[in-house]
Amino acid sequence: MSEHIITFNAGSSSIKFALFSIGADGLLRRAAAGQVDGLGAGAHLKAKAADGRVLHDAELPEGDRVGHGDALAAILALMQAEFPQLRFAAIGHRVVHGAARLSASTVIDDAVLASLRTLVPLAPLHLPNNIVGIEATRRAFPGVAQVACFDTAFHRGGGFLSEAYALPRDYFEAGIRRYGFHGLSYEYVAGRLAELAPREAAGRVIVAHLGNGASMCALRGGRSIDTTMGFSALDGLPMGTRCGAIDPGVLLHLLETHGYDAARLSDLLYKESGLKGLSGISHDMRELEASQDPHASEAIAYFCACIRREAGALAASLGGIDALVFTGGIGENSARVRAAVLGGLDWLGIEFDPDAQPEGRGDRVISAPGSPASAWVIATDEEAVIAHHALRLVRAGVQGATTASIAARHTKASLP
Ligand SMILES: Nc1ncnc2c1ncn2[C@@H]1O[C@H](COP(=O)(O)OP(=O)(O)O)[C@@H](O)[C@H]1O
Ligand SMILES: CC(=O)OP(=O)(O)O
Ligand SMILES: [Mg+2]
Repeated sequence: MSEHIITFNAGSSSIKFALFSIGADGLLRRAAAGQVDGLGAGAHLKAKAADGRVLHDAELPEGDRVGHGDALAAILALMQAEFPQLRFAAIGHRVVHGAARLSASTVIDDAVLASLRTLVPLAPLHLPNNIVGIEATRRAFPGVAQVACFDTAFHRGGGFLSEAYALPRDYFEAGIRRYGFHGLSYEYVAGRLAELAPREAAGRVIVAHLGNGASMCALRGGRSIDTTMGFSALDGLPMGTRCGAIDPGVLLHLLETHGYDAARLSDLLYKESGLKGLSGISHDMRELEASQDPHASEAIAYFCACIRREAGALAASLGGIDALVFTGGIGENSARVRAAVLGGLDWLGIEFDPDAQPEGRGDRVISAPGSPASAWVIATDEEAVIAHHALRLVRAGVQGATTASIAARHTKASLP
């Protein structure tokens, strides 16, 4: 009987999942995938088998009251009903923040879970949902290895110059560092580009992960050397509801002269800003593209200008670029955003003809033939990366060793 790995990727209002079977050859094959979205406001479960058969496409009972734990239970129940032979080798979770102490994928034990709880203030939109998911699957499958795969891990190892803020050095020792996010997506894209364009992938590449959360990463030889997000998933590009880079003087001003407290500031920065705040209409790119309101087009133009500016900064970090890749829900689907970004990047050597932008889906090159630097669309697959890490860890049986090394890496210093 074959074993399976299921992966969960919990966002602020959705959970994406994928079920993989482990073949006799040891390779992972996707058996099903889907998502619950609209959590908190009419949760809807969609799932498809790998052959395209729709397994479910309906609102969950009492949809308004469905939280992340309930959604996860509904996904597991559906998978168990559809695949009665289900036997899990591991359950993999995307965990958005691992900070300094959790710097590689790991099997989750009580110590790891306790560490994650201390990190909640660093990623308030994501980590509480990640933890609820882990707790729910631990209860449902007590004997099965649970694996955490961190968004931050891919960016680790750059050293002081790439990770420090220009604060007194004690703050770095206490973990106030640039961590970077969307690492599972960048890891997937780096591997996929190496299959599609090995010469470029071995060189200087910028990846723009443009989803509800958005960031960009500079890769040299497939490794992250710079990225737009930092300590939290707020920095860099504006996003669906997050502000992106902002002068910290604005925050001091709001605290000191407008009576804001931390909770009000957090709501402003995480939930009321970005495309939603700029447009006053929606956080969702599809709705903004469909709108005739000038504030919608202004929000899109602002987003694209920020992407162009960050592309220039990352190209400077790399000393030029060989390829630029778009991924994430917006990057993969919005020809308008891609055209607005690439239309202003010819100086980087990307020759782009918006009229010739190939239609359709699938991973593809979108720059002109012979362009000195190429541009690509690659559909990201964080689930495949999670499943790969989970399988690697359970096969290696490294639970004890990984936990011990995490404990040894605990940052010891506290803030001055
Ligand atoms: N066809 C499309 N055209 C433009 N934007 C799209 C399209 N499909 C999805 N998007 C946008 O992608 C974003 C969601 O991206 P996604 O990567 O799924 O987000 P996340 O994983 O961070 O929740 C939304 O802004 C959505 O409007
Ligand atoms: C880190 C982050 O922003 O994640 P997401 O894009 O899933 O919101
Ligand atoms: Mg995402």
